[in-house]
Amino acid sequence: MARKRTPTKQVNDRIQLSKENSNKSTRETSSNGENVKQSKPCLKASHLTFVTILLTLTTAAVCYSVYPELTSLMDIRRTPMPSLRNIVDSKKDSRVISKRDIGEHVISDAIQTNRESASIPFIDQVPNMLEVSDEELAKLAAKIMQLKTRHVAGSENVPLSEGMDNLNSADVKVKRDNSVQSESEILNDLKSQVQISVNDSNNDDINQETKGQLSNSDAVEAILSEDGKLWSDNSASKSDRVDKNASTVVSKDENVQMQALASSENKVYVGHKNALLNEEKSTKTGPIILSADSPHISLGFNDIQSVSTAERERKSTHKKGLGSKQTKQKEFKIRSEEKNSERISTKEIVDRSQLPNTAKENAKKNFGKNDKTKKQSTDASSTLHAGSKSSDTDFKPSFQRTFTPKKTFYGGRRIAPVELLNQQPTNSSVKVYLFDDFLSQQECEGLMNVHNNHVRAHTKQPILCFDSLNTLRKHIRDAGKKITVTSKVFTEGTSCVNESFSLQLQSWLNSNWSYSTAFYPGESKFSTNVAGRLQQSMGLKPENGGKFQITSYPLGKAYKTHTDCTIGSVDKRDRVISVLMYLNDAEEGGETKFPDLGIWVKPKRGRAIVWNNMSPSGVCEPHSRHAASVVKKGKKYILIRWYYYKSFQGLGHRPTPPHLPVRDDDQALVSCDDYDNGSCRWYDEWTYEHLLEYQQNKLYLS
Ligand SMILES: O=C(O)CCC(=O)C(=O)O
Ligand SMILES: [Fe+2]
Repeated sequence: MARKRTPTKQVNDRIQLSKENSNKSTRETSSNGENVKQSKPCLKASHLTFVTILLTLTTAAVCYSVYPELTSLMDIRRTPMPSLRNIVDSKKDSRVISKRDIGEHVISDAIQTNRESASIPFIDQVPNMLEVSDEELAKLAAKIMQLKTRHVAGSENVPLSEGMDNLNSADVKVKRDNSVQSESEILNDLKSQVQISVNDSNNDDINQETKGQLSNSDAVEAILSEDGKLWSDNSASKSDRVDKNASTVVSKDENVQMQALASSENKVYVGHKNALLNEEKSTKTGPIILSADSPHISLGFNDIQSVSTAERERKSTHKKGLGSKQTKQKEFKIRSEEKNSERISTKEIVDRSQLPNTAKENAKKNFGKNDKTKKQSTDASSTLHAGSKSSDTDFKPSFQRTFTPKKTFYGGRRIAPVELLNQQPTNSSVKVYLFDDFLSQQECEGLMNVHNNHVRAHTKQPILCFDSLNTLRKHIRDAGKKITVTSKVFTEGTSCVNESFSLQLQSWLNSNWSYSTAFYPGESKFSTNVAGRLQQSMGLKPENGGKFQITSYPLGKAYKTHTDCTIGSVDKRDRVISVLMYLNDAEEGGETKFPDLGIWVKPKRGRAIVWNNMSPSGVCEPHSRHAASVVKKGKKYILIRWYYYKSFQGLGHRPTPPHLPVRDDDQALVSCDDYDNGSCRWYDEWTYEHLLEYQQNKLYLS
């Protein structure tokens, strides 16, 4: 009998951006006011004292009302950073802080604290040096000024000292010569940023989606004036900011989607081309100001968090859920994420997209039949597929055999790769890169919601599957039960036990497993969008990417040390490259560890890591092995995508484990492996059939 599943716990461990404090300036003023009253009884004691105090307070009050900026200076004086304080003090008239100012500050701070290099938190064995680039300095300038101006205006509760403290904690290797560049060079710096194409994809769909995302951004923080100064502009409403008389389009490149233009008020706007040039659109969406828009301005690994970012983030557009439409699954084969017990010769690779309809139908019908049948069917149709022959020469440069990390801008965020250096020398080709802020807070929360909804929607008793009889026995033994099981407990022709035994096992095994749900390329706006971003920043071809898998790990769960490819295999359907994106900060534990490389990465919301599992010649690299360590506090959510050496669809099925039984729409399965931690994982994901069906019927799900 079907049994209602207990709904998965609501996510409660999302990162909280620093809460905005109440306005310090206001508090300070009112406290001064109280002091005036309290000091009255003392007036009799000394006229002189009275006059002095009164004069001082009156002057302060007048100064405050006439020059509200003074209140921010009061705050500045409380900060423990003399060098930056001096900079700000010296600039109090102009309300502009230049790159040079910040450069000087960063340098003097580094000199004072005798620092030239950074240790990277969480990966502290990695002696990775980071440099403050021109644009980072420019962003810092904008950021400081933004904090300052907001503080002055009193319209936002951003305590200036908070920004300062964050700056103070930045660990950097200072690029000294940057500090002496003239302020006017900021303009050039930002112009050169503008030249960065936000989308160089040839794929029209992806361009479309990326445009949509960009023009929806309403992030505007600072404005760069033509004389090379950065201005924080919190007075104008966003819709006021695009000037239809704007004249200068900075980028000359027709293909560049991000453009900047100088408005008649002598300000430079940076944003999506359409948003800037089309008045109607722009008033709706507002431009993106690239210079100071990053929600997290990264200086090394110490983020300066914009405390206003949390407010700006809008409701998730993913709330309805990706892949919310469930297609009937008559026969289900798990797409192996863990062990692949059988390998299919690459001769069998069939590019189903190139098959005539009837052949497609047959391929679909034959899917799930026994291997013999399938082999015959695929062999028969493989003559239709030009690329079905397998040899090492298949690993041509035009295929996805490596990745190219590069800096890019997306949705106003700067997404820049940092190579994580191996600590142990290995003779492997494996490289790991890290990108912070790859996903926005909104996307992360949307994906976690989608995942939780998927899990919750599967109310029927899941079917439990094991990679072998011995694994099943081990699980029973570990649960302290003394029963003997034989292969008869498996549903015939499958690796799964029946529903009633599944229910029994579930109670024994405590059902505290990790959960995986998946969606496919093109299945949602998000998948198309993020595929484009992965292409821009990592050089990963969208069509070579497989499913997007979201996994949550509850407290105490981990994932065994494994490779994403199969060691010893040269199967071209293996996973060449993995991209792992963290959707939240696991409060404690949950690090991804590469034991052979001496690298471990702490989960952080929006962070992505990418690495190659296979060598460029197509051999699975044992040194790519990695593990998820135990979640010690909170819960961990990730999104993972694997890339294959050529079109995912063209590769056909990856090798599959033994067949799985028919499942109902609302029935998940739990797949248990033989390993130490977190050995069972719940899956409700779509299958390769869904992808075919989706592509054939053009099902767009959101
Ligand atoms: O959760 C992690 O940190 C690693 C996950 C992983 O390696 C996988 O799912 O293949
Ligand atoms: Fe993995």
